[in-house]
Amino acid sequence: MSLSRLLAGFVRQHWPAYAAAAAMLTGVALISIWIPRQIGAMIDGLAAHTLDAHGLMKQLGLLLLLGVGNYLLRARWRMTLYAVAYQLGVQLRTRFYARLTRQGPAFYQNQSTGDLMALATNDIDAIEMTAGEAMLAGFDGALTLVTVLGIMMLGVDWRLACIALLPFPLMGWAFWHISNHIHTASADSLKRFAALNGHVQETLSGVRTLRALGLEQRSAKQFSELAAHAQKASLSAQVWEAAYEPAVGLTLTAATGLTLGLGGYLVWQGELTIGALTSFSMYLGQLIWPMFAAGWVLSLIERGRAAYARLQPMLDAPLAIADQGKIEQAPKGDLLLDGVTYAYPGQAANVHALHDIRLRLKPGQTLGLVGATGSGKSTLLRVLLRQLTPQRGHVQWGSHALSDYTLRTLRSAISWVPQESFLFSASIADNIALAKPGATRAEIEHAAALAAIHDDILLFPQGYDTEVGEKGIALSGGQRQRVAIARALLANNALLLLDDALSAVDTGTETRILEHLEALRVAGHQTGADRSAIIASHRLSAVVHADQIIVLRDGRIVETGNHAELLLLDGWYASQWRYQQLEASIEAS
Ligand SMILES: Nc1ncnc2c1ncn2[C@@H]1O[C@H](COP(=O)(O)OP(=O)(O)OP(=O)(O)O)[C@@H](O)[C@H]1O
Repeated sequence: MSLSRLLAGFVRQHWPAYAAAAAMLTGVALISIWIPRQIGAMIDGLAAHTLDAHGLMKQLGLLLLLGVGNYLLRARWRMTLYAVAYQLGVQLRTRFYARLTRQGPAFYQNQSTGDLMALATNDIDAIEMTAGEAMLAGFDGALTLVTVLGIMMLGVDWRLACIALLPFPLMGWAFWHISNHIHTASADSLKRFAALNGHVQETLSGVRTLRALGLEQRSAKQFSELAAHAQKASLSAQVWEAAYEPAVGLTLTAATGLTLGLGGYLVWQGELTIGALTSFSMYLGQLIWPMFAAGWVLSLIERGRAAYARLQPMLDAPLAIADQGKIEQAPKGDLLLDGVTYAYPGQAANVHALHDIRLRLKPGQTLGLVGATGSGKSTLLRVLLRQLTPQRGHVQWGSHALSDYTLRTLRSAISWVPQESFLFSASIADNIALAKPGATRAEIEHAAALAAIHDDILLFPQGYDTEVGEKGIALSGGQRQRVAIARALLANNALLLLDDALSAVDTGTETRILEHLEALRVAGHQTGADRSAIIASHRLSAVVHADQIIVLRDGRIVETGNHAELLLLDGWYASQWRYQQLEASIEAS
């Protein structure tokens, strides 16, 4: 969809406001053409001694009234138009945000956060201005142009009007040329601003690493380079915008010269009064605004078009994960992976993050997922979350394929604790309750106790009400992980996925959490609500009690069994187990 179609649709949707604004503008235009006529008639009346002092006062009073009316209508129609234009910004931002929240990791892998933030702010501002500022100036300018030209032609002298219009085609050519340059410069300027935004976002996210590595100066230098590029790009757009003014000035000077020449001759010949020539000159002066408006509108439109050309692909980008499933009942039954194969975009043809994965997890069972770094553990969990769609193979939960469930159903059946747990700028209690809006404080505290974080929370300044995240206190990695686990346990979903989520807690705490998980599993089984878990971990102690453990290497299952069986197998698992036991005993001594 082009920007013009977007605007046309928006205007149709909000036509009452636009119609009201147009009606007020018409009033403004009528008053504006009335005033010079009135002044011209007054001059002629004074010159012919037909206007006495009383009549003059009356005419001046009328002029004052018209001026005030003009001001009020102008203010009101601006407000009406801006109020409606801001709604376009809200609509676009809401659409953009909704799209972003539905996109999957594959989409974000190709986008920079800074660029997306710039689109949501700067670019949408530019588009919003086309629905407000540009419409305002466009309407106003066009109406003024038509009425002024009409009155010049029909109300004063058509010969003067024709001669005055002679330089205008040249101005049209200059405008076309300038607006092309403004489009290119605006596109560049928006891109540069996005790059600057991206740098700030990345620097702020990694400010500690930056400081630790002593890279502040290098980062500041990069920032000032990007800022200089952004400044240069927006200056270039401004320079081209400034070129409208001389074009308007030259055109009007030429038009005034031509009309004064012909007008003087006509007055000399007695075919035109001085009052009429004065009115004509005033009308010519009134053309300054439509000319400037045209330049202003063109530059706003070009900026809006450049911004929409950046935004539209994001709005129309296909969802990385198709949500075409229909089933809304919670999945029940075995989770089955049959020949699941997945390669990330850009991976070499013979390299797979997952290759021919086959496994079955019964309700209530726990599966351990181990393997060296990069072996595919997280990828497997992301396939189950439907963040990634396998290129080959089949995933089934209960009697349906995973893709037959709606994403909402699936995600509300799974609790996932990722490797890097994220806390929002809110209290600890609110962060835990995210998984279950409306959870009572007792439920939150119970979940925190299961995640072995309750006692830590009580030590914080305001306990559960302590603010965390960007605006609050910083939690240690282990504390963050446990808050995230509490969040997942509060949801109490059928399947719990822990992606190395105990890596930052000590082994004692890890054991306590695992015992709690086991107790939950037993309690779930007794009440007929079986809870399964998949625990991906580097530390084998996290999966010792799992019903089934699989060892991944380069995306393939290379060993499978329970802890005892894998020790007997004497493969990677057994040697890793011995190594980690030795390491633990050295640490303990
Ligand atoms: N977004 C991605 N794009 C391209 N390749 C990726 C991406 N994410 C992971 N990979 C690759 O896929 C393979 C499996 O990665 P994965 O994160 O699943 O491993 P892992 O076993 O969870 O590793 P770790 O234990 O270090 O977290 C690795 O070779 C990794 O480099």
